[in-house]
Amino acid sequence: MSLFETSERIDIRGVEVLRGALDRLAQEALVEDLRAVARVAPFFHPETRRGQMSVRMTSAGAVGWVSDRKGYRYAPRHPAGGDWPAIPPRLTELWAGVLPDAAAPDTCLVNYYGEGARMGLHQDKDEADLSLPVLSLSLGDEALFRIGNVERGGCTESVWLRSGDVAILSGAARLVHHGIDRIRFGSSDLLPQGGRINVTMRVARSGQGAAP
Ligand SMILES: O=C(O)CCC(=O)C(=O)O
Ligand SMILES: [Fe+2]
Repeated sequence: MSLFETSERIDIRGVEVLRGALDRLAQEALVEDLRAVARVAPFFHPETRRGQMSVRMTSAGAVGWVSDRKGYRYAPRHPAGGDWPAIPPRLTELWAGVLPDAAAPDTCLVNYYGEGARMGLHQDKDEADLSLPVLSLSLGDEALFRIGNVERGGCTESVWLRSGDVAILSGAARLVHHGIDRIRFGSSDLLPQGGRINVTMRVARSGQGAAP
């Protein structure tokens, strides 16, 4: 798989976007890998204290992100029971290619955005060591990604993420607020039914990222 077709690196408020990091063949291969993940660990609509999220989610890895009325957390099992499948090797290769110095990820969250789905501004802070990076990959329809600040409020900037783009939240930008305002449903033909898949890999548990 050719990982670095990257034509452009864009920095938005410290978040690095690698435009076109994955070519079409690599994207198609990953969609197949993610279908296999979803066969073992089906997508579910997470509940939050504020109601149901519009995004559907599943995970791969030793732990997966779950949310219900008790709150958010990383859990060793799918909400319907069963272990999460392993992170597909092509995804761990992507991580190692982009972040050669980082410890291997132990979780891979897969978000599916159908028509009208969005994700409100939030910080990724459920991981034990918040100094370790988050790698996010976009597949399918374009999405309007909004990036704010570490503190709540203040100005924000937005960028359209396209299929094959990778975004990295690391360093001073690890804890910036971010979200997806909307997708352009039907803008990509990668997923036959349309929509967008976002994959985020992280090191969730403590000790995983400790220096040797
Ligand atoms: O869909 C995206 O690009 C962002 C996803 C995200 O922020 C998350 O899963 O924490
Ligand atoms: Fe996030």
